[in-house]
Amino acid sequence: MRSFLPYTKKYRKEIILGPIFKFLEAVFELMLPLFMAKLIDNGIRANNRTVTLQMAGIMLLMSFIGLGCVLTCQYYASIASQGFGTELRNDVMRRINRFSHAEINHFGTSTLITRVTNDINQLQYALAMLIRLAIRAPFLSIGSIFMAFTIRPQITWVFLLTLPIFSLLLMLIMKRTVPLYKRVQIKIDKLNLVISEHLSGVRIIRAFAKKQTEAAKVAKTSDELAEAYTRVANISALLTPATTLIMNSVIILILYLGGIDVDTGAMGQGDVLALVNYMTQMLLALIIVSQLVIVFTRAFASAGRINEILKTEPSVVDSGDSATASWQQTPAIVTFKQVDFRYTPKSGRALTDISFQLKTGEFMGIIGPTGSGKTTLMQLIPRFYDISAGELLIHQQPITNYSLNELRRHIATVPQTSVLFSGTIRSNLQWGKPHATDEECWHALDIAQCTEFVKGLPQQLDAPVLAGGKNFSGGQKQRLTIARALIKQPALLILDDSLSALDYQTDLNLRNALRKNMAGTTIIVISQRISSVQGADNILVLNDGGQDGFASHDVLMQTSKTYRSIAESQLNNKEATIHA
Ligand SMILES: Nc1ncnc2c1ncn2[C@@H]1O[C@H](COP(=O)(O)OP(=O)(O)OP(=O)(O)O)[C@@H](O)[C@H]1O
Repeated sequence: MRSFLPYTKKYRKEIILGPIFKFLEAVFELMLPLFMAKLIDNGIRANNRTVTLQMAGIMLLMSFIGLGCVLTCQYYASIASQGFGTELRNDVMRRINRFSHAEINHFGTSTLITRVTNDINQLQYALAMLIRLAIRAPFLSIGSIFMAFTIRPQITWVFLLTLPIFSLLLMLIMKRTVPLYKRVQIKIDKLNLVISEHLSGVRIIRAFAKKQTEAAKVAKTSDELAEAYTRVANISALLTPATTLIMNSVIILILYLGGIDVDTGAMGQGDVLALVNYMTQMLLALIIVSQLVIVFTRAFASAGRINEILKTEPSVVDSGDSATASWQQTPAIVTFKQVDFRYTPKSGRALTDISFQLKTGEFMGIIGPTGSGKTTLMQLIPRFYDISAGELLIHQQPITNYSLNELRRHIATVPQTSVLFSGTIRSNLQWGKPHATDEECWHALDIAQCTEFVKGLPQQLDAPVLAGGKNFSGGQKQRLTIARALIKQPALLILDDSLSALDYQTDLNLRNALRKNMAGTTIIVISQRISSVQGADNILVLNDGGQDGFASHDVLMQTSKTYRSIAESQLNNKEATIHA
């Protein structure tokens, strides 16, 4: 919890003043029964109108001042907790943004979402409760006993006896509920994961007619959460009747003992009512203390989960300002020297002994069977992961000498799965280059073979794009993501199987347009199609994470068994007759 203190720094004033106002309100609340006793005994019973009005006036005034104090405290609590939550959330998001793909894989997207939303909300709520109730509740319980003592010391033992009995009851209930609340948190995480998988894969689920199976999975997880909640709620529900039982019993006892004292003239009737009031205040304050314990237990669990994110160091360390390399063009843009790569220290090698050099301005192809390591290799170049062994040079400098910003400014990657963001075609293109002009947008769309279908849309560049680009076909999405990369005018463009959804003719047109219009750009095309890489200056052939050739098509046909078998299986195919 201490690690969260810096996020409260800006709100010190609110965090100090809030409880002070709440404390004042509690003082007024403690005083009220005293004035009520005077109103009854010295005013109403004595038939003294002046005292009655005076006491009623004082009580009214105190209630209004108390209200003012509550509102002020509430205001400070909102400002501090919301501000704290926002700062923490921003910091957590900054940390997540620094994560490499390895840490994102390790946590998983759904738990990251739960932590950024639900867990931070728990902490926010705990801070608000701390400001509003953490001082007030214990003060009211102890203050009630003290005030009862000032009224009738002989009856204080009832209060002193009730306190441990009630505390024992609370402890028993909390001992059962606190671990259950932790379980609830885990179940919420699981439900989020299942629902997010269900929603993001809704089309596949329907295509495979798995609606019922998946719905049953969601229902089962939901039932588990409901069951965990119900167990905790059932136990917590004991608190109210048990409190009422204790409260009513001790009130009867106070009325009985008070009645005797009233008979003997040792106490007034108003005093008895004041004692009853103090007993109610004490027990209600104790219930609030118990709820606070639950709020803080949940907040502790959330704090642990947030801390896990904040303490995770990204495995790809950004040199940032201490970077020694700036992008200076040399004849060799990318050099791999005996590179090995493992996704985790314990997993096997996804790439083994990869060595090749990509010359600036060249067009390189990467081909290999599925799972051979093509995407893995491509992800090393913008440093989404760090290599495990060997050397990776960019313009003849170790890749780690560049800041991530500098590196990624000059490299554009178009991943296998096309990701578009909700907005318009223009706003998506401007991801590649902020403030790109219409002319630049159309030029990029033209190279990416999008002009025809974008011109066909009523709003053209301002045509809406739904989340995930769901209102475009697979091929259109691929071309739009390529246009977004092109508008950046990158020094190195990597297309990872990004032409797979295009028909052969569009694929060819796109590659020709790229060569014609992006002369200064070095291009890497990863593809399963021989026709997409056949015209490349050099083609890297991968097989099971290893390198099985790096040469031109003609040379590889002679030297690489893997390449030859892929080529022969495809070039016999009629479709493959259209090639570069
Ligand atoms: N995030 C990951 N964590 C662990 N292993 C991974 C991860 N991503 C890929 N792999 C493994 O690395 C190997 C290479 O995968 P990669 O995606 O690079 O293959 P690929 O050649 O691009 O395949 P495809 O043509 O099917 O896209 C596979 O065995 C795969 O299981």
